[in-house]
Amino acid sequence: MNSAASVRKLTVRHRRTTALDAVDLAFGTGVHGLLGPNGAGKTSLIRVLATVAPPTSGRVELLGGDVSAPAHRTAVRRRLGYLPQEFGYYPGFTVREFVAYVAWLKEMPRAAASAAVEGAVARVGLTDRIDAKIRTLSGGMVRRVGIAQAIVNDPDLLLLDEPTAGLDPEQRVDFRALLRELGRDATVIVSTHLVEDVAAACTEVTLIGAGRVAYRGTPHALAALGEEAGAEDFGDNPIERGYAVALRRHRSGAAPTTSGWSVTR
Ligand SMILES: Nc1ncnc2c1ncn2[C@@H]1O[C@H](COP(=O)(O)OP(=O)(O)OP(=O)(O)O)[C@@H](O)[C@H]1O
Repeated sequence: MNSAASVRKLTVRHRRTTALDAVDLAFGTGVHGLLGPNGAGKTSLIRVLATVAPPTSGRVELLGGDVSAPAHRTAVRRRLGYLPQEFGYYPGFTVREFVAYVAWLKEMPRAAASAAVEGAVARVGLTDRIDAKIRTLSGGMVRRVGIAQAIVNDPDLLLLDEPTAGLDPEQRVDFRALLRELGRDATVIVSTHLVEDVAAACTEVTLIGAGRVAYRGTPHALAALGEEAGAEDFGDNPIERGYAVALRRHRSGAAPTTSGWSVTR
């Protein structure tokens, strides 16, 4: 299977902290949930995949080529979408102006851009606020503007760092439906702390623990792990319990648990 994104022996260090430690991973078409405790390395991975942070060492291949080559990196940036954990925007821009600005940064043809902007804003349910200044929107609406700018170019690789933070329950449900739709054709990687996001929208889960892959498998298989004997006290639902079991095994030094899917494809 061709992977839109793969990393081999990826190490990321921030001064003396090793955020990712020689990680091998590959992601193909579908929705991939990235789970892990605070500080596990999820954002560090997403930033490398978004080409905003260089790896300390290791190989990163995106959309068919090595991104250490500047020309390929530029080509990749036009075809990816990225919502950072802390998303910077211009509060004086309207929603339309801001999403159009990102379309321009991605060098989208001018003729296609204005319909793409309206389409992306409609997909996040903000059509009625498209000409409102971003500073007048609620926090959840601003998050939705962030999702709109990430999908305006119909990306082949979509990277979303905690996209559901700040969304109300109804918006989260709509957003998960959007994720499923996007994951039919694109490779979507979503970091989240909400196991409901994973259960409802993801085709595959990657659990990162202290800079390494602790688990890889389907949400169903992770839930099955949580049904095993002894896991009753670890969480409120099977996926939460599976998450706890996989992390404990990982911390005790076991090799990554995988079920059905291999760690590197
Ligand atoms: N700019 C930085 N300078 C120093 N250390 C950093 C920096 N960015 C991240 N780290 C450290 O690297 C490790 C991984 O952080 P990262 O943000 O990738 O984790 P995360 O899984 O995204 O966490 P969270 O769930 O809290 O967002 C942590 O120990 C963090 O403190």
